[in-house]
Amino acid sequence: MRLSVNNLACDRGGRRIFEGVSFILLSGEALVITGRNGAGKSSLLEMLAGRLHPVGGKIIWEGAGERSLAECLHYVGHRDALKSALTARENLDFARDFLGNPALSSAEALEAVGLAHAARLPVAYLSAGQRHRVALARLLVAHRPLWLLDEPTSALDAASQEILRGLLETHRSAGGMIAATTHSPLFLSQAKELRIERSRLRAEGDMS
Ligand SMILES: Nc1ncnc2c1ncn2[C@@H]1O[C@H](COP(=O)(O)OP(=O)(O)OP(=O)(O)O)[C@@H](O)[C@H]1O
Repeated sequence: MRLSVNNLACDRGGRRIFEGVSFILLSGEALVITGRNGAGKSSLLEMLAGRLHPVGGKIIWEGAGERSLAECLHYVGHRDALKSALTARENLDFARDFLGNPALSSAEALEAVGLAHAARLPVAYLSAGQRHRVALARLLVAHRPLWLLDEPTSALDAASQEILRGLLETHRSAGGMIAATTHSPLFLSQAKELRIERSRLRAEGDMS
């Protein structure tokens, strides 16, 4: 599979946020998107997720047969999109049914993010980091090749960051693709980096 982004431009609130963003992401690759606050990192992910329309440029998705880009991605944004009144497990059961292509069971996914003990608690009772881990567990209940992650380490302690890193590397080694925004190193092996600067963009080499 191949995601090609050519010369993308983004306007928000009538202002040009970025332009000239280009990169290619292949199966097994990770792209780390960096840049200062307000540079447009989340906006770029929202465009890839189909939530925001580019004002210029193209997003081309190839190699997935009949499946559209939207059908092939998971998006985990700043809002965790969890239902507070439901338990962690119920939230994952819902996602698993809704997304199709089932992968791990909800119980297995919660165990993978170290939250087996919290499966029966309403999400409203969980800490910020625990909620975020439930949101990340959604990645594991349905097979989708492209993971779009907006600051995936936010609110995670060191042990949870290490668990996340393992999940990301496992996904890549199975041919999955990752595009993640971050303000702190993700320590992914041989990741590509895209640094967004307002209307001035610099693509750098590999980052480890
Ligand atoms: N709904 C909106 N309407 C108008 N402007 C917006 C909207 N959402 C975001 N913006 C603006 O777009 C710019 C880019 O925001 P974005 O959230 O993409 O930046 P970011 O690089 O992810 O920032 P951060 O590092 O702080 O998360 C900011 O100047 C922001 O104020």
